Amino acid sequence: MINKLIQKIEQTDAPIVVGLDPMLDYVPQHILKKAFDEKGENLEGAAEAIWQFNKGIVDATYDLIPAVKPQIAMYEQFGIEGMKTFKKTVDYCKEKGLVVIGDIKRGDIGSTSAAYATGHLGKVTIGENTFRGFDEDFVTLNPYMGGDSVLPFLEVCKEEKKGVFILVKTSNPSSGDFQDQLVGDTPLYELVGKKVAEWGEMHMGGTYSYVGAVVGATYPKMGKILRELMPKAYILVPGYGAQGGKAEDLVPYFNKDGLGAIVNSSRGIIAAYKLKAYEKFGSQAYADASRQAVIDMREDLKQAWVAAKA
Ligand SMILES: O=C(O)c1cc(=O)[nH]c(=O)n1[C@@H]1O[C@H](COP(=O)(O)O)[C@@H](O)[C@H]1O
Repeated sequence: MINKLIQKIEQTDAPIVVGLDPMLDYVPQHILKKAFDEKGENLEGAAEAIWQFNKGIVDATYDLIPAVKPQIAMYEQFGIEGMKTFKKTVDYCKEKGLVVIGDIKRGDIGSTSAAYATGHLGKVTIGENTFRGFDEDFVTLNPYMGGDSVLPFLEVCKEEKKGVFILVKTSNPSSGDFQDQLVGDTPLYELVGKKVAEWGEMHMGGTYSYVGAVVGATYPKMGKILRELMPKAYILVPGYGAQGGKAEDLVPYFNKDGLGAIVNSSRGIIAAYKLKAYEKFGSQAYADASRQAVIDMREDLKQAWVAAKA
């Protein structure tokens, strides 16, 4: 799957992930009204509204982008109905040829991680048959319970030719509370980065490993260090746009081959029509605003790369 991801990045010339993090506040009135009229103003109606909202965005952007990242909490808040929308979204994006990164941030004792890995990446055996649960292509992992919380995912990835992105240095303001603490002379995030590189060496998909890392766009100095520590890891970079990450800071997250990183934007794309720059689209054409935001993001990343190489 890492090779499919790279191929799609090259085809689209866009190292971009659209984060499908729908909040009801982002869903335009006309979609909300229809969903509530059909299903009621309840969990089912809300789940229907975010499904229709997502579908509009995917239809308007799928030809421009390699991948999407549905964030599971945004669906979980609507209970089982929300989880059905999560699954419908995963399946629909795959039908459209997109690589799907399930943002689940899991990690637990070995046996529990194995069950998560089965549910999100692998298959479960029931009687004589096997079934797939959510079936994303990649998932995000929180490695802070240690190696045995990660390895069950890597086993399933090997079998299924899928991949993971492991949190190394996160984009949020408090990420330094633990991740920047020194262990001896080395910050904890660097130790985790080295471990990701080590696991990655054992799980190569080609030039790049299918064990990737998450490094926030908001910490570019650390991004540069981590790029060097994990040369064969694909880096998923959240924090561009809404969290303040700038394209010019992201060049060092890429390798010299122009590959090695993929930048996520969620609110900046899916709720673009609410931003001043795209307000001319209006809420009826929210998906067109998202399309334009993807085009602008692609150009922004490209300009930053060209300027850095000049
Ligand atoms: O793993 C992630 O995707 C992630 C890691 C991180 O360090 N920071 C971070 O923002 N994220 C996710 O990336 C998305 C960022 O959303 P926006 O800030 O709206 O672009 C959300 O889905 C977050 O959960």
